[in-house]
Amino acid sequence: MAPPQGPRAPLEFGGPLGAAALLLLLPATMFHLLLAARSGPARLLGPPASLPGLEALWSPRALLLWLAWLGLQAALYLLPARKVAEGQELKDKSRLRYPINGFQALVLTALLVGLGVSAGLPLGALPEMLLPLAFVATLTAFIFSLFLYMKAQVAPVSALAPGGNSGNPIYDFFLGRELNPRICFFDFKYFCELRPGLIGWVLINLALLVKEAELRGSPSLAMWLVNGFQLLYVGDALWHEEAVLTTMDITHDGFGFMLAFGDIAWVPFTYSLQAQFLLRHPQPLGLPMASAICLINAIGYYIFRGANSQKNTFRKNPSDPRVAGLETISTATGRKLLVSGWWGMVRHPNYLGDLIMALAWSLPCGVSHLLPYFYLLYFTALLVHREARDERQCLQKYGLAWQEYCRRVPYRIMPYIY
Ligand SMILES: NC(=O)C1=CN([C@@H]2O[C@H](COP(=O)(O)OP(=O)(O)OC[C@H]3O[C@@H](n4cnc5c(N)ncnc54)[C@H](OP(=O)(O)O)[C@@H]3O)[C@@H](O)[C@H]2O)C=CC1
Ligand SMILES: CC(C)=CCC[C@@H](C)[C@H]1CC=C2C3=C(CC[C@@]21C)[C@@]1(C)CC[C@H](O)C(C)(C)[C@@H]1CC3
Repeated sequence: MAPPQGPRAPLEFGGPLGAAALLLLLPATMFHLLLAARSGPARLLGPPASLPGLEALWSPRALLLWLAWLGLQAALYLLPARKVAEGQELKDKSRLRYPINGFQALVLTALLVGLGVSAGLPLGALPEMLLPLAFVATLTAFIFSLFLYMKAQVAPVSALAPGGNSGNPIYDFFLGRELNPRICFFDFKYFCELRPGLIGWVLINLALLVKEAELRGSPSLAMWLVNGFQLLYVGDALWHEEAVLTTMDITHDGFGFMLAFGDIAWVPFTYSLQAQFLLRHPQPLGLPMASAICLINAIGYYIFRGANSQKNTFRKNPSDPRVAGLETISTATGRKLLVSGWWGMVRHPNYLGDLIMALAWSLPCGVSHLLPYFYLLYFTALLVHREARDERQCLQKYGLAWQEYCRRVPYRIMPYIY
């Protein structure tokens, strides 16, 4: 079976060596952040105050809880959906079908957690279990990625991703070989991208808020803001679930360790870092500052949602009255590119909005520590790298039309800066 990517195709993420380094570095960074957030000095750089023994990492209770969580989210995924959407056209000209019931899963999870808490479920005990939970999530990601790697051995060539099939096992294990691994209607990548990790993230945030209320009588304003902003972000992602079908993760990247670990471990345990930090390092926050931070988040959200919705509306139906008046460039593929509206301001206005929101999530944590700004730093690096990958793919797809777009819209993410 010939690999769809020739041996001389450019490898991403520094090739096999880079992939091997990331296999170790990503989990190590996640545990470093978890330990730093609970330590007094809360240092982002430098070694953690103390290293945990295996007994702090391994807990059968955490394993059971984690498996129950995955099982619950899988069951909610399988419930009847209000809509079934079609994905992008695949190499063999077929389209996969996806249930649109993510927001329903969020609401049902909230109801179940509410019922559990009123029946005596100790939600405030969850923050103490973050370390063993992150450990089992990491183990699950490794085992699951191994399963995905094996499953791809028997997949038809047309089901393989454009990257992730170099022939080097470490590189392919990391990037992922199969584009849309499924068993019947259950799509593993689509499920993982939006359910256990994203909903788990807001549940961890909520548990940290509850724990803070137990410790100090009531949650702090900073904790409310972080919870509110991130709940808006997750609620928005699930409300606009269909839009994820056009992201590069679904249409281009294979499903391997990078996305499996990213979705189920990295997102819930590192994206909740600000709330973890606030639990152990309370920060005073006055109303004027809180209002300014809310304004920053609102501006970021406005740009993020406006840009994403404009592109999705345009891709679904270019004659939709909301986008029909926008200027476009025709490409040889028959698809057009927007050159006015949000997409005429910079080439990735949605990244700009996302980054502004990331800043608003860190500001409630004050400026005494660098740790709560980790997300902003990591996210800037991720989006700059992602933007470069997307540019390469668009240049390949659209050729001269893409060059014309770059000439007319010269800035990538930040007007006049980058
Ligand atoms: N919180 C997090 O950790 C992360 C969040 N994100 C967010 O996810 C969202 C999706 O990001 P991502 O999938 O990277 O990329 P985009 O949603 O920006 O999609 C890029 C694609 O859009 C199309 N496109 C580009 N320019 C134009 C144009 N001018 N007119 C019309 N179509 C255009 C091209 O695809 P085509 O032409 O084929 O349609 C291109 O490949 C973003 O808001 C991002 O911020 C992303 C990563 C991580
Ligand atoms: C460092 C590391 C482990 C990298 C893996 C990256 C993943 C964590 C991210 C890749 C793309 C993502 C997206 C979202 C979450 C993070 C990951 C999985 C996303 C679901 C967040 C909510 C947004 O509204 C979104 C749906 C647009 C977004 C899609 C991409």
